[in-house]
Amino acid sequence: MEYENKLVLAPMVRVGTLPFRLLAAQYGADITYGEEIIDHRLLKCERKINECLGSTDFVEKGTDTVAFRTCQEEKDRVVFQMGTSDAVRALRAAQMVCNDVAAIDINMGCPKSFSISGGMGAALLSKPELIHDILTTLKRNLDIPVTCKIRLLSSSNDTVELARRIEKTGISALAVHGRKVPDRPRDPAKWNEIADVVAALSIPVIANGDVFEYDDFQRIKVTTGASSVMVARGAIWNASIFSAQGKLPWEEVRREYIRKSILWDNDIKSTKHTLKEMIIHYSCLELPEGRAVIRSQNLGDLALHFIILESWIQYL
Ligand SMILES: Cc1cc2nc3c(=O)[nH]c(=O)nc-3n(C[C@H](O)[C@H](O)[C@H](O)COP(=O)(O)O)c2cc1C
Repeated sequence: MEYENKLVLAPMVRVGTLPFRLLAAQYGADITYGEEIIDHRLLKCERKINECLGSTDFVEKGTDTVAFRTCQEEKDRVVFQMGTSDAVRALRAAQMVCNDVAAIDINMGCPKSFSISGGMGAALLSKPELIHDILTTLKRNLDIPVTCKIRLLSSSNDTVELARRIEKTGISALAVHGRKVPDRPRDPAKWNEIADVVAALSIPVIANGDVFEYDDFQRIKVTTGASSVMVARGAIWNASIFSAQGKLPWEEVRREYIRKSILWDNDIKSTKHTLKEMIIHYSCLELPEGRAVIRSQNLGDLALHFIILESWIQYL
């Protein structure tokens, strides 16, 4: 897979399941990351072909719980993002999925206590030897690209030094979220500090943070010098952000997302979470569309509520 000049859907827990990835790709995303899955969890799964849906599922053994679902259509662009703190375990997990995905990415930016206490996510940023161990082990033993996603360190010099060490492991690209570990999502992303990393490296850098409109793709590229851009919240709110023709009305995107969720039998919790994020941004959970999502117990309920809602709106 090539990493230059790409529009990238960011990894997002609870959001980045198969229907959302296909939605983003339909509107123009070139590369779509799956939600972070912890290596321990994948190792408890078995690979199953789902003849009914036409998908490949990684299902927790002895249960019906699908940890990761993918399909042939996205094979050349889907990135499996893993949470890990151990090279051997990461490799064992990566070997389970490597024939079904385009690349493996290691999450080195998650600041949540669950990740940090397990030595994963942003905890890795202060352990360059472990980073080296994980990335070189994956790189040596896998035939698909290996990448990682980091946050900024406390000084730009420190970030650049770490990025240079990471580049030496031979990975194919580095995604940089332009926020520091203590920063909150409302704090502005520091595009100038991403620029320092881009200037120091030869491998493609994927710039991430505060891209909310199609025009922002060009702005962040010019400011950082990166040729590829990754979007998270801007894509949840309206996945047609990737379209050069401009955003579609969010109701249309929401309808298409519900359709895809049903088609691919998405986890209801993931579908509800994603729809709630869209509704909170554009509307309100107390209005009929919000209440319809909250009340839905399963995908059938959701479909019914929205059919009724939409025919009611047409009637008005
Ligand atoms: C709902 C949600 C879930 C996220 N899950 C992940 C994840 O699984 N792995 C990861 O590396 N980053 C995750 N992130 C961080 C995003 O990938 C991204 O780095 C961050 O939101 C900044 O991009 P933005 O300004 O476009 O939102 C998540 C962000 C959001 C909003």
